[in-house]
Amino acid sequence: MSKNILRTINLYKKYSDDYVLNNINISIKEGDIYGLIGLNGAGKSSLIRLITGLTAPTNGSIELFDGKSQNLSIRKRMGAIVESPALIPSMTASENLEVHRLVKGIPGKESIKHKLSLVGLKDTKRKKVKQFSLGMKQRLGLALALLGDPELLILDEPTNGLDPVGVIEFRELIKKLNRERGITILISSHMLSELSQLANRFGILHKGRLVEEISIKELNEKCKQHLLIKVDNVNRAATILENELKTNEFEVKHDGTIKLYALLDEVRQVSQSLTNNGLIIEQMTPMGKDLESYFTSIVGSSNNG
Ligand SMILES: Nc1ncnc2c1ncn2[C@@H]1O[C@H](COP(=O)(O)OP(=O)(O)OP(=O)(O)O)[C@@H](O)[C@H]1O
Repeated sequence: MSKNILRTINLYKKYSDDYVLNNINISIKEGDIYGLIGLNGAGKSSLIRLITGLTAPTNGSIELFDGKSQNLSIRKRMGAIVESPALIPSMTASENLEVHRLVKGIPGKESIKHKLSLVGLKDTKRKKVKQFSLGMKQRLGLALALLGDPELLILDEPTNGLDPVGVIEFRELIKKLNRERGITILISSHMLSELSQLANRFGILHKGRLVEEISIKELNEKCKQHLLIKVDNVNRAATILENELKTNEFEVKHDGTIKLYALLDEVRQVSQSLTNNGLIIEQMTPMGKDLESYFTSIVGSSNNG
């Protein structure tokens, strides 16, 4: 079992009289790309600010790197882009990195070239940051966050404002950092569909509460199009699906229902075969959603909570 890189325990944050985070318990495992999803105002940035130590929790605690310590040295093992990265427009990419390195007291000037190359900015040479596109600025922000060789990288809505190509490039870069350098990543967004192409686990926040923590496998399972079938004899139905309808693309669930992933356009044929064989159909419902509708249904159903 992989170790926890980050765990929040009964975390609360209150501003004035309002709780913006309510009893948040999330866990991020080593090697995860963890997607934090929520509508505007859900509390994503507030949670990230607590994790990065920019603000303190009203209640609860945060465990980092499988330990309870929250001192400064442990936070050196994380890098973050929270809000827009603080870039100096009149300087080049490598000058920006050098200033940041000195301010943070990170040793090793030679690592700057390497970080620029890692984020695909090594050819920008004398070009000043004020001439950079938004995508290039985000890459430079990433290089800043990577300077201390973090084990955990935290990115708050990093693709905001990027064009579609920029979003894809940024996503590929994040995947590469995770895959090749083993960096664990926490990334927030208000779009589940966007993060679903990147993250392996998700925390869905709504109105300051964690409404669901789910893996990509579970998510795909929930969203996969299928026909939910309930009959009076499930074993017989399975035999009919195999022998008469010639499909084995179905699962018999513990609750006695069948999830049929094939023949979705042949509902009438399926029901006829089952009834012709004397079965009573109690339910036959098309199920499955695209990710964004799933997200809407989750946050919609907790709207009154
Ligand atoms: N410093 C603060 N003082 C008072 N209220 C705050 C403060 N920071 C955040 N909030 C409130 O906390 C709630 C959650 O905001 P937060 O920025 O964490 O959400 P978010 O999910 O990151 O949204 P967005 O995607 O719009 O940034 C909002 O109602 C916001 O007004």
